[in-house]
Amino acid sequence: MNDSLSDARVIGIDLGTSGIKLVMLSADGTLEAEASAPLEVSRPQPLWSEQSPADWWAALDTAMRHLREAAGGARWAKVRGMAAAGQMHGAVLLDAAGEVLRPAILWNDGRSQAQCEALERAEPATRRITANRAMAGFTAPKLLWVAAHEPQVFAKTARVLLPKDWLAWKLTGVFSTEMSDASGTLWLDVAGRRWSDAMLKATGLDASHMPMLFEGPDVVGELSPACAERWGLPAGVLVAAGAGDNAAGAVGVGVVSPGDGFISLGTSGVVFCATHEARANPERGVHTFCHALPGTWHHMGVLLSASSALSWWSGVTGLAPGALMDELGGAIRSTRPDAPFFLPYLSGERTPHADPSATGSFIGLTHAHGRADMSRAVIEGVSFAFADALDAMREAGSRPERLLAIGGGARSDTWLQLLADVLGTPIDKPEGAEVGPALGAARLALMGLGVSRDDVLRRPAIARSFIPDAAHAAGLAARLQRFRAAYAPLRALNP
Ligand SMILES: Nc1ncnc2c1ncn2[C@@H]1O[C@H](COP(=O)(O)OP(=O)(O)O)[C@@H](O)[C@H]1O
Ligand SMILES: O=C(CO)[C@@H](O)[C@H](O)COP(=O)(O)O
Repeated sequence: MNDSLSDARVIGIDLGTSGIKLVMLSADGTLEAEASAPLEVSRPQPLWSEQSPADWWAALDTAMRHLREAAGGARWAKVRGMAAAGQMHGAVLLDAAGEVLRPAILWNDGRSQAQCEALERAEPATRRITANRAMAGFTAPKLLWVAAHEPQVFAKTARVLLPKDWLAWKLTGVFSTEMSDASGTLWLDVAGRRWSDAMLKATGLDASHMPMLFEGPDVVGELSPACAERWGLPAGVLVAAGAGDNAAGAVGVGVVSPGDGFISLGTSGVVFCATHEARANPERGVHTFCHALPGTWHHMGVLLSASSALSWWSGVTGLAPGALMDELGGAIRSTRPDAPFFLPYLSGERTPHADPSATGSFIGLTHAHGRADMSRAVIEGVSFAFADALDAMREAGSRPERLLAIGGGARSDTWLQLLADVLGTPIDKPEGAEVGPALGAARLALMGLGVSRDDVLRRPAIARSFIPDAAHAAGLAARLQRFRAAYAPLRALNP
């Protein structure tokens, strides 16, 4: 590392769904400060999920002030770089003057199923070009929905940005994105790592609506003087392109070589495996996306409600997620034959069902069951949904031998052991499990400053490993078959 870099600091931003998280790293990758600010999701109509970009900016502003306090003046003065990770797929529509035209439509918004079908009809090569099937959370169908239902907004749309790229534009004045997040738009030729004119045309757009494409560590611009002054940062801070939150989470825990994998227990649930090529399995809803580093790709299975199912149950019961898990304790492993089931499709599902209208259900309740049985069902149901997602990924050729666990749900050792038993895969809980994507963004910023990839991409220290327990796994495998059988008949009851 050259001398001028050795005392530099970088800031990593993670624009999550439930909040914005920031970290500061030293040039040797040490985590020196953290800060966060919460965010709310608005669900004004069934299937809708929206946030206001102005709220993201206000949360970033609050969190930057907290990070400055946590870091201290001497370190703050040495900030040389930053980068953002963020919730993927969201559509931020801007007019020609750069004004936001409507609330951002988020990754877990299910309104555009009809437009997914229309998109694949309009461009029959969609799955070949994009390596993915059209799913309602992705960006392109959202634009078709806007064209059909808000034509005046569509007509004024001059640019479409992804959530973290809107923040980057506010930070630098540059319209940019990078390969990992762009993969979730359905406008990217994922194998070729370039915009697809055919996919843009099928959505009524062209290349002028798209930001410039970068690789994750590339520098896209400098922090604007106005932002530097507002937060008391030095002039000339370089802003790197960053990554979608999952690719960034992978960089944060060093999951970059083919076969490396992680499981993310955030609002959404993700099983992620790095690959050396864009090998697709779109039929079962496997996401085949570019990774944040040039020449690499990854597979993902995505659950729309993972820890958010626990948060929902926490709201219903009035007990915090941690308290619910404590109440369960060891009971999570004693599978009663009459234990109820839970289908966790509270906001539809992507992998493997690709069904935004799927709903959640408790099944098999009797007078014998109480809160703890239902909490257990929620956690088990989300874990079974992870098993379905991993199965679809294995079909696509991704068979991770171990999984690192990240995201808010990874706070619970009880849940991680259950997941190891259900998936039949050892799970490693890294130190600092909760800062994955922000840490990954900060690492990309370090690479943007010129720190070598090998110096940056270290694997984390493991706080604890969870090894599958064969005796428990056998009972769970039988329950998983019954869980799988429940989706189709219950789906038939929905309008
Ligand atoms: N002790 C705990 N055990 C299990 N899950 C928890 C615990 N504390 C918080 N959570 C879950 O963590 C989730 C937030 O995770 P996070 O990774 O921050 O989400 P996101 O990045 O999507 O905003 C919440 O949905 C909550 O249910
Ligand atoms: O839609 C996806 C990935 O395809 C989600 O993973 C979002 O990127 C949201 O992430 P979190 O807010 O749960 O971290």
